[in-house]
Amino acid sequence: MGTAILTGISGQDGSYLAEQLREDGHRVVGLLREGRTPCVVLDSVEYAEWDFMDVSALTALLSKLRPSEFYNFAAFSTGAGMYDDPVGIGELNGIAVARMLQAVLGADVTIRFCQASSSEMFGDPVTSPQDELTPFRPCSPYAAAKLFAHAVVQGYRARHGVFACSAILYNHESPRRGRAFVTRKIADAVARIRAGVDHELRLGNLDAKRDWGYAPDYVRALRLMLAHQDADDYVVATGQLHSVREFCELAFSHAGLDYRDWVRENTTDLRQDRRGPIVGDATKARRILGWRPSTDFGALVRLMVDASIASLANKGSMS
Ligand SMILES: C[C@H]1O[C@H](OP(=O)(O)OP(=O)(O)OC[C@H]2O[C@@H](n3cnc4c(=O)[nH]c(N)nc43)[C@H](O)[C@@H]2O)[C@@H](O)[C@@H](O)C1=O
Repeated sequence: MGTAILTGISGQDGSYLAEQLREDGHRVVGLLREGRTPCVVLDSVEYAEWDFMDVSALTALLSKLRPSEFYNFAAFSTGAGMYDDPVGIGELNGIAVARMLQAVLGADVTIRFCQASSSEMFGDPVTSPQDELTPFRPCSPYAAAKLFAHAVVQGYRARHGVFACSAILYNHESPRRGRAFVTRKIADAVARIRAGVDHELRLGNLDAKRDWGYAPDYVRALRLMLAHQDADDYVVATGQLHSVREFCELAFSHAGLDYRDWVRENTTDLRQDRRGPIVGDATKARRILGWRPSTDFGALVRLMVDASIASLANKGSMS
C-alpha cells in the first residue's frame, strides 16, 4: 500500500479518512498548518508541517514522500464564518489548492489528488436536487473560494493531465463535528439538558433545511473516486432534506425529552438563509463508483446524541 497525504487532518473528515487508510495498510502523513496541533490525534499517523503559501517547499515534501494519493480538506468551514475574513478564506480555501496542484505537477504527476468541494458552491440553486451539471451561484466568500478551487482542479485535470477529482460534499456530520455546527450543538445540548447541566438550547432558524449525511460514508466516497480509473467530479449527498427542527425533534426524543420544552429560536444566531433547497442527487456516484450512504438521518441523529451523552458521562467520571 502506498503513502497518502492529508491536509485538514485535524477535522472530522481528515481524521476518519486517516483511520480508514491506516486500516487498509497505507502510510498516512497529515499536513498540519504551521504551529497547529491536531484536534483528533491519531496513532500511527505521521505529521509534517506545511506552509500553504510555499509551493516549492510542498513540491520538495511531495518529492521526498512520494505519495500515491493526496486529499485536501484544509479549509475555514464554520457555517456562520462563511462571510468572515474573505482574504483568509480566499487564500486557504481557494488559492492554496492551486499551489497544491502546482506542487503535484512539479513533484510527480501520477499523484492522485482529491479536493473537498462544497454544496455551498450552488449558493441559491437554480434547480433542486443539484447534480454535477447544475450551475454554481456562490453566495459567500467561502463558496466563491471553494468554486475557485473546484475550477482549478478541473483545469489541472484537463490541461495538465493530473488525476485530480472534486467531491461536491453536502453537509456531513458525526460526533467529531466541530461544536459550532448545528448538529453537534444540538447533540451536545441534549446530553447537557438530560444531565441537568443546561436548561435551554438557543438556535437560529429551526426551519432551515439541509441534506445531512454521515462523515465516514463521505470519506469512503472520496477513496472510491481516487481508486477509479478516471478522474472526475462527483456530488456526494443523501438526497434527503431535513430541517433543524426535525433534527431537534429526533435528538430530544431519543433522550426521552420534548424539544419544544427546551429549544428557543434566537435571532442573534439567525442567518440570512432564504435560499432554494440545497439537496444533492448522487446518482453519478452511485452508478460509477457504486457509492451509497450507509447511515440514514434517524441513525445519524441517534449516534450523535449517544456519543454526546457518553462523552459527557466520561467527563463527569474523570472530574
Ligand atoms: C456544505 C457545508 O456544510 C456546513 O455548513 P453549514 O450548512 O452552514 O453548517 P451549519 O451546521 O453551521 O448550519 C446548518 C444549518 O443550520 C442552521 N442553523 C440554525 N440554527 C443554528 C445554530 O444555532 N448554529 C448553526 N451553526 N447553524 C444553525 C444554519 O442557518 C444552516 O442553515 C459546513 O461543513 C460547510 O463547510 C459546508 O461546506
